[in-house]
Amino acid sequence: MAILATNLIVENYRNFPSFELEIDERLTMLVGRNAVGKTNLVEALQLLTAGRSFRRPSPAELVREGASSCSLSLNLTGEGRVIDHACRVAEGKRTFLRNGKRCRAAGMRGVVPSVLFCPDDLDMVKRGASVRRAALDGFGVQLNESYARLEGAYERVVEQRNALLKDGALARDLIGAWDEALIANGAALTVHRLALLARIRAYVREFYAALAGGEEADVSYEPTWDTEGADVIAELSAPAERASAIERVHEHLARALATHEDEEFRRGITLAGPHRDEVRFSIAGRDVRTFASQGQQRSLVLAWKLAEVAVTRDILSRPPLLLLDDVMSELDAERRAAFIAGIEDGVQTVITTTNLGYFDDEALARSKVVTIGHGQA
Ligand SMILES: Nc1ncnc2c1ncn2[C@@H]1O[C@H](COP(=O)(O)OP(=O)(O)OP(=O)(O)O)[C@@H](O)[C@H]1O
Repeated sequence: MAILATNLIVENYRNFPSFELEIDERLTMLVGRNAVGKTNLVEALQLLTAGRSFRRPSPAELVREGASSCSLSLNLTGEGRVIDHACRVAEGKRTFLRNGKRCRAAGMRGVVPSVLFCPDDLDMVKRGASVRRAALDGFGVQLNESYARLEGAYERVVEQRNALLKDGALARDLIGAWDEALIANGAALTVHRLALLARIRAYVREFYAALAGGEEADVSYEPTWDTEGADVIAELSAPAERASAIERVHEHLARALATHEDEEFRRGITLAGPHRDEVRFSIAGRDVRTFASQGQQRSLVLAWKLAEVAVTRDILSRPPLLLLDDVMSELDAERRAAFIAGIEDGVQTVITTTNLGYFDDEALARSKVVTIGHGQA
C-alpha cells in the first residue's frame, strides 16, 4: 500500500499569505496564469518530501516579502500512519519538523520520495556533465542513505584535497592521505552510480521509445579513468559483484591519480574521480547536445523522470510523488498523450499548467483540477 500526500498548508510562503491544497490520490492539476504561484507549490511539495528544492533558495527567499516568518506543512497518510512533515523559517533560519519534532533536512526523505520535472531539467541534456551527475546523485541520495553519506563525504574530500593541491609543492608529503580517502570514497560512489544508472538506463530506453514512436535513446557512464572507452556499466554494475567492482574501480582510480599528479599540482585541482565523470545521452547513436531537437530533448528528460518513478517503485516497493511543472509545452499532441499514458497507475501526480487544453478528456476526467488565481496570492 502506498503512502499518499493528502494536504499541503502554507503560511506566508513565497507569494501566498495563506493557502491549503488538498491533493488528489491520483492526479492533481494546478491551473493558472503565469506567476500565480504554481511552481511555488510544487517547490513546497519537493521541500517537504526530499528536504531540498530545485531552486536552492536561501531560507529568507521562502518567506513572503513583508513577512518575518513562514511555515509549510504536508500530511502523509497510509499504511495505518499519518505523518506530518513541516518546514519553518524564522529569523533567517530554516527548521524541518517530522511529527512536530525537529529533524535534519534528511528527515524529510524516505517516507514519500518525490520525482520532480521542471523546465530547468532540460539542462540535463543541454548543459555540461555536472548537471547530469547532480541529477543521478540527487536521485540516489533520496533512495539510499549510504549513497547520501558517500556523496557528502566524497564532496568534502575533493574540496580539501583541492585546497591542499593549491598549496603547491610543500603539500606533496601530505597529499597521500587525501589520495587514499579520495580513492576509497570515489570508488564506492562510482559503483553506487553505476548500479543506479544501470537500472535507470533500462527504463529510459523503454520510455523514450514509447514517447518517440520507437526511436532509440541511450545513456552511458564514462569515468575519467576509463581511457579505453569500455562499457563499464555492463561490466561493473551487477549488484552481486559490488565488492569486486569497488576493488576494480579503486585500482583504476589510483592509477589515474598517479598519472595526473604533476598536472594536479600545477592546476590546483583533482583531475580524476566521480566529480569529473561523464553521463552521456544519445539518440539514435548521436550525442543529444548537438543533435537533438527541443522536443527530443524534452522527451529524453521525461523518459528519465518516468524511469526514476519506476526505479523508486522497484527499490522501495512504493511509488514516489511525481511533480510535473510545466511539462507539456514543446511536446506535440502525440508525445503529450504518450507521456500521460506512461505515468503508471498508482503514482500520485501533481501537474502544473497554464492551459488545460494540453490534456485529453480522459486525463481530465481522472484528475482534480485546482485553479490557482491571483486572489489566493
Ligand atoms: N518570497 C517571496 N515573496 C513574495 N513573492 C514571491 C516570493 N518568492 C517568489 N515570489 C513570486 O511568486 C510568483 C509566482 O512564482 P511561480 O514561479 O510559482 O509562478 P508560476 O505560477 O509557476 O508561473 P509560470 O506559469 O510563469 O511558470 C512570482 O511572481 C514571484 O515573484
